Amino acid sequence: MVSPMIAPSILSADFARLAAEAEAVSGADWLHVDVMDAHFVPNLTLGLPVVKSLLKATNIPLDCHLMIEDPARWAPPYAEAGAYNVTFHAEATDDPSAVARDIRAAGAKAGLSVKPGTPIEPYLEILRDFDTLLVMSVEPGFGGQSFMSEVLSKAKAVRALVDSGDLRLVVEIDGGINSDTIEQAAEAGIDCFVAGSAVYDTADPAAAVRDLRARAAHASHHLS
Ligand SMILES: O=C(CO)[C@H](O)[C@H](O)COP(=O)(O)O
Repeated sequence: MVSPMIAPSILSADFARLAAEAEAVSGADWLHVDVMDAHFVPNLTLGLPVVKSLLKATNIPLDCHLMIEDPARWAPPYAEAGAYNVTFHAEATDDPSAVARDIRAAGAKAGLSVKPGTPIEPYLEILRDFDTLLVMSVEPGFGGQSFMSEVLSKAKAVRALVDSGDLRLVVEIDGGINSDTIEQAAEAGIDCFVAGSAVYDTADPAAAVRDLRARAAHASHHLS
């Protein structure tokens, strides 16, 4: 396993101060950017122009999570712009591998995300086309929801494949991650933890990142 990575979600940040909010978590591994189109999910956030501005404002690799319809059309431009990781939803396309190919060809890592109710089994064969699997542990659309521990069985199944050497990818989780829930996610074999409210709804976001990473490392340590 890689050492635990923390990706603060700017969904919980102040959108009028994004450069400062990124700077506040400069010790984070990735900055998680939730792109929502008000169609795939019932919320609207930001798009490519804001991502391009963020790329100029921070050196933290951008982990763009596209909760949008038609990722075949909209995902590659995020890679071309310079996002580190471009993740889209399995439920939003009939051909996830083709979208992953285009993202990689445009220079980014490709991520596949699954909603809580989406089984992982139909996608196990194509995971080798991806660099990241993002397991949603809340219904996508809003921050501040409660962690759904039942999704951890998906993470465990994929972790087993990675540990057996059959697959090489980062297993990421998003939704309801905080100091109470991160340890059970780490024990399930998660590599990268997205946290929005647990980082930005605190007085000291940098300390929150350090605390979450330490808790995940402590729990992962018991696995090895
Ligand atoms: O993708 C998301 C919601 O769809 C967010 O990244 C996620 O909800 C983070 O917020 P929190 O950590 O507060 O649950």
